[in-house]
Amino acid sequence: MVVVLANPPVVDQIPLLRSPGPRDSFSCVPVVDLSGPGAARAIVDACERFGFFKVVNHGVPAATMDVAESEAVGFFAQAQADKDRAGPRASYPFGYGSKRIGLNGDMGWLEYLLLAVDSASLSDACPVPSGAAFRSALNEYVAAVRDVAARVLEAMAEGLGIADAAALSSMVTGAGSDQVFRVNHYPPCPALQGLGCTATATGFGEHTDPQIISVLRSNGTSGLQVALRDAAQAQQWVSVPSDRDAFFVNVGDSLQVLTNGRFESVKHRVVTNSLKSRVSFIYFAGPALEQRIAPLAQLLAEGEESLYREFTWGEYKTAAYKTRLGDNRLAQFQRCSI
Ligand SMILES: C=C1C[C@]23C[C@@]1(O)CC[C@H]2[C@@]12CC[C@H](O)[C@@](C)(C(=O)O1)[C@H]2[C@@H]3C(=O)O
Ligand SMILES: O=C(O)CCC(=O)C(=O)O
Ligand SMILES: [Fe+2]
Repeated sequence: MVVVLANPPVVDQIPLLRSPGPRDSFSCVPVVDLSGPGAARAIVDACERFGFFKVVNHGVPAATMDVAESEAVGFFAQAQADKDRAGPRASYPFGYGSKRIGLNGDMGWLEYLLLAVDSASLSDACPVPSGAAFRSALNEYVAAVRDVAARVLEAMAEGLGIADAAALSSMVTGAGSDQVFRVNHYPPCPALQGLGCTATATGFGEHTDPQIISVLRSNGTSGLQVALRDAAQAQQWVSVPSDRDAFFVNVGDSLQVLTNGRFESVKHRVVTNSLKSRVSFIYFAGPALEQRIAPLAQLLAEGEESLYREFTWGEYKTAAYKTRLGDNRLAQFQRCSI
């Protein structure tokens, strides 16, 4: 829902949104105790219902998250010219970015670091962040969150009744797996000041994540919203209450295909407000570029056919990165009969 305002220059290309009222809070977001006996079942249930859940009891020390967060706050507090020097180079797409998301004209009220991950740490080819303390804090965080992603996918495979417990997790931990890490900073939006506490601007526009799963952690500032479907399939945006001690997991497009639509990738977005900064870390767990993305045989009932034509993660990624953020990226891979 776009509210037309007197064209403030700083946000002239960033849509302003009506904020959802308090009744639109996703207060019953499914919570998975990752160390508990019911994790496998709870994950599958949450993925079937919402494509989204919160993970607690994950074993990642609070200090790992806190140190990474305070280093990130320090990075973004630098002078603009210093941050711009960390921007992407022509030959290398990763680094610092501000307001522009991707290459196809999407804008948001945020700044970010988009970083490549090799195995369990930031890729050596990734020149930013260059500060040793920040880099080592992020490396510690990435190793921990990668482990959480693998444990979530192992429990998911168990819950789905797949005999090979590593069928999903090995896709995102195996050689050549394609991991991306993103640090987002949503500063308070000055153009919203004086417009009332419900006024918000688009921080990160609505989209689904293309990978298998994404694992998100933020500071205590809310802003993440997910689209839920009611019984009549009508879409409703709800705010996810922030929880700096938990991780949130999104089902991505690739997992939708691997489960032949049993799980659907969750549409989500971030809105910013006029008062508080949001800092988030998102680990995008993808497979190797040559990995075939097709429904797992164990998940197909007898005679059930794939809803999608075959593709590799590399093909999907290339196609996805040509789309706008809000596009339905899977549509071009859906079989015509549906
Ligand atoms: C507009 C875009 C940004 C994005 C690449 C894309 O063309 C479409 C997918 C976008 C997305 C969403 C999830 C992740 O934040 C991301 C890193 C990804 O893998 O796909 C971003 C891409 C990006 O920021 O470059
Ligand atoms: O910053 C957030 O909380 C979520 C951002 C997001 O969805 C993304 O980077 O893909
Ligand atoms: Fe996302």
